[in-house]
Amino acid sequence: MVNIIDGHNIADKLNIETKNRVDELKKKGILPGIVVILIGENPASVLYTRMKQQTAAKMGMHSVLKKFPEDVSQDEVLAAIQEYNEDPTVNAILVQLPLPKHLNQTEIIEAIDPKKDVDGFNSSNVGKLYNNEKGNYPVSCTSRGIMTLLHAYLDQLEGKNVTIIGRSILVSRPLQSLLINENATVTMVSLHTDNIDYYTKHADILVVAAGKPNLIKKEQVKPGATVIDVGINKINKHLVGDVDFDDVKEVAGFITPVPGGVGPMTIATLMQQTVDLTEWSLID
Ligand SMILES: Nc1nc2c(c(=O)[nH]1)N[C@@H](CN(C=O)c1ccc(C(=O)N[C@@H](CCC(=O)O)C(=O)O)cc1)CN2
Repeated sequence: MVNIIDGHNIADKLNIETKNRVDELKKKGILPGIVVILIGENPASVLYTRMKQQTAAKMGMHSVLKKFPEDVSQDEVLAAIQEYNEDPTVNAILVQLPLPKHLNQTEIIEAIDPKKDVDGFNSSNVGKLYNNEKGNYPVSCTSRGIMTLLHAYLDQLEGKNVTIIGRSILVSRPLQSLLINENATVTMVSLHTDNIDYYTKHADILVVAAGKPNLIKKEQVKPGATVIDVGINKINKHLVGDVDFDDVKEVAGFITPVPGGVGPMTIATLMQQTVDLTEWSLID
């Protein structure tokens, strides 16, 4: 009997904890602040930034949406980031991805003060995660959100065979580090991998972040495995993941739906990490 991993439920619980932390900070006269930078009008990015604004408002945080037109220059974006780096009312800065093609994503991410880099994409924070450094630093919100889901449903990750399909800096690579740091055995594969089924069938935990709708079928999954679907694909106005949910749920032990699985954890973790950055700024 399959267990559906309920991302909304875990995200709601996390949001309650985060809201309580915001309330405690407010009692001390401290208001966590987040700036989301949106460039252009990509409909998915517009939706996600709106969801971020709404959740931050529910948390009672100070939240700013800074919009730029599609043809904004690199220098204008860098100048805005510099301004927010120096603004004491801002604890967290996020640049919504993907960016228009003419912009240099690496330079923009590197311009964010690592202590305000709420996405954890800045190389200084990526390096700390890679090196399994102890201490306080942000990590990719989706990856940390997946770890929260796994911890909520599984007893332990140590010794588990994990296969991740995908190589992105947003999710797959930071997730690989988070899992290795918890003593899981992680295999990274991609759509270029020969005999990909060999790796998927040996996985106790299969994470699919390939960006290909309904890629994974039940024949490719080990019976009883935990399947985490990171894909969000729009087909005929419907959202589907990278996993054929109805097919794979017949063999999986645990599985995330799309929508309602990993997605809600990204924003709940963003709120959690905004409060983390605010608290860390008081002690560092
Ligand atoms: N700077 C960043 N850019 C992007 C990130 C990121 O973490 N940082 N991740 C994604 C998009 N994303 C957040 O930005 C995001 C994606 C999906 C969801 C979500 O809740 N999805 C719902 C469905 C929503 C819908 O389309 O109706 C779900 O899966 O249930 C939240 C955030 C790329 N860019």
